[in-house]
Amino acid sequence: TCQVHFESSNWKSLSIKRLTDSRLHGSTGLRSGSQANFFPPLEDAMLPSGSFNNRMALITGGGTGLGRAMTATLSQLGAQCIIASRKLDVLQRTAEEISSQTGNKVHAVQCDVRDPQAVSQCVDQIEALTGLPDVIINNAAGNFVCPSERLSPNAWKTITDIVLNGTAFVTLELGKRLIQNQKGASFLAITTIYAESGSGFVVPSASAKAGVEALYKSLAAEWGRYGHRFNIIQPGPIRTKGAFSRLDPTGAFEKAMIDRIPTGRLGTPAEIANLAAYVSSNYASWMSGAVIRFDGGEYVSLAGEFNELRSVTPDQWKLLEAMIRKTKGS
Ligand SMILES: CCCCCCCCC/C=C/C=C/C(=O)SCCNC(=O)CCNC(=O)[C@H](O)C(C)(C)COP(=O)(O)OP(=O)(O)OC[C@H]1O[C@@H](n2cnc3c(N)ncnc32)[C@H](O)[C@@H]1OP(=O)(O)O
Ligand SMILES: NC(=O)C1=CN([C@@H]2O[C@H](COP(=O)(O)OP(=O)(O)OC[C@H]3O[C@@H](n4cnc5c(N)ncnc54)[C@H](OP(=O)(O)O)[C@@H]3O)[C@@H](O)[C@H]2O)C=CC1
Repeated sequence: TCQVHFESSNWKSLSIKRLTDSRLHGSTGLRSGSQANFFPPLEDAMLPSGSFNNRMALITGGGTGLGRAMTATLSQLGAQCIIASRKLDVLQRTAEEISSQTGNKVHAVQCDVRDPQAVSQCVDQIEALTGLPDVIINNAAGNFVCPSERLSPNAWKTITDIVLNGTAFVTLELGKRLIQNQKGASFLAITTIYAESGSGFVVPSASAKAGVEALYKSLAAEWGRYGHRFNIIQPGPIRTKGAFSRLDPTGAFEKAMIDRIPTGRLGTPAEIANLAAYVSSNYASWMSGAVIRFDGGEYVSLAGEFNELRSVTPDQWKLLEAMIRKTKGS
């Protein structure tokens, strides 16, 4: 494992070899704080089996990472899934693997969500394969860390096109057809905790994810009358090759990141898949317009000005308390 801490990092010593580590394919972080023992991740599907029988689910970016985990859980719970993204070979491999494990058909449909015409053709294909879906999970995204002064116009456009325009194209195309067919549906968007706070070094992603949240909250208000629910999950860090290879390519930031998570570990794909399944299920039929932060406590840990006091020892507290109590007046 990498011993490098960012504060003391000698950049020359960072080895990109780490990117090929098998850790990238595992579900939990190797490093974790001792408190992580209190918060073991459960990997089994949480909902009763058959919860998604006779239901069709579209998951964009369902061939890899978190989208793949969500597809596996929905399929296990009885859904017929359609996964859509650019790389048909990746989608087909995932679809076959999941179908053979669950016995439920997973369809692979090629689609670049940046292209509204491709999205419309993708929805034509879906209608022909399964009919319009009951569950839509907008999970596809693009991202990389980059100082904003180094971003080209096309870099900005690429990320905002995938994340904001892509989500809008998929949502509007399906929404219009569902409305025409008088069919209800659950829409879920996967954003991130920094959609709320903003974040340097991922500015196109932060801007686009904030836009996705505005889109989903707005449609929750407008399209309830058509039987449509809209919800948002903001994940904290969950190791996937797609995210970690673009956001922490050397692994130098991982320890600091885990240290600031109160539950002492990364999330796992299976955990977010369970939450996404619940939000998309009929058990959550009264949930709409919700923004669910799912991050082991990282957001509040980053936000509180005094949270660094966690490192003060009991002896140091005795000293501090004595000093504070001794103070008289202002
Ligand atoms: C501090 C430690 C953090 C550790 C992790 C913590 C995680 C917690 C929060 C996480 C949030 C995660 C959010 C996510 O969204 S993760 C999802 C990541 N997955 C992906 O990005 C998958 C898809 N990505 C891609 O396909 C590519 O990466 C892409 C670049 C987004 C798109 O590919 P493509 O269309 O082929 O585009 P290109 O032609 O390659 O590039 C387009 C323009 O962008 C410029 N560019 C590309 N890469 C970079 C870079 N690294 N830096 C600067 N600019 C870049 C490229 O040069 C093009 O511009 P042009 O040259 O002007 O034409
Ligand atoms: N992992 C994490 O820690 C976190 C992830 N997230 C979010 O979770 C979601 C999943 O990310 P994760 O699984 O980690 O990363 P991945 O890179 O594995 O997933 C991104 C998916 O998006 C698809 N995609 C990218 N561009 C397009 C496009 N133009 N059209 C269609 N599909 C596209 C990719 O497939 P293909 O290349 O075949 O097109 C890929 O399957 C994203 O929304 C991300 O922002 C949020 C916070 C934390």
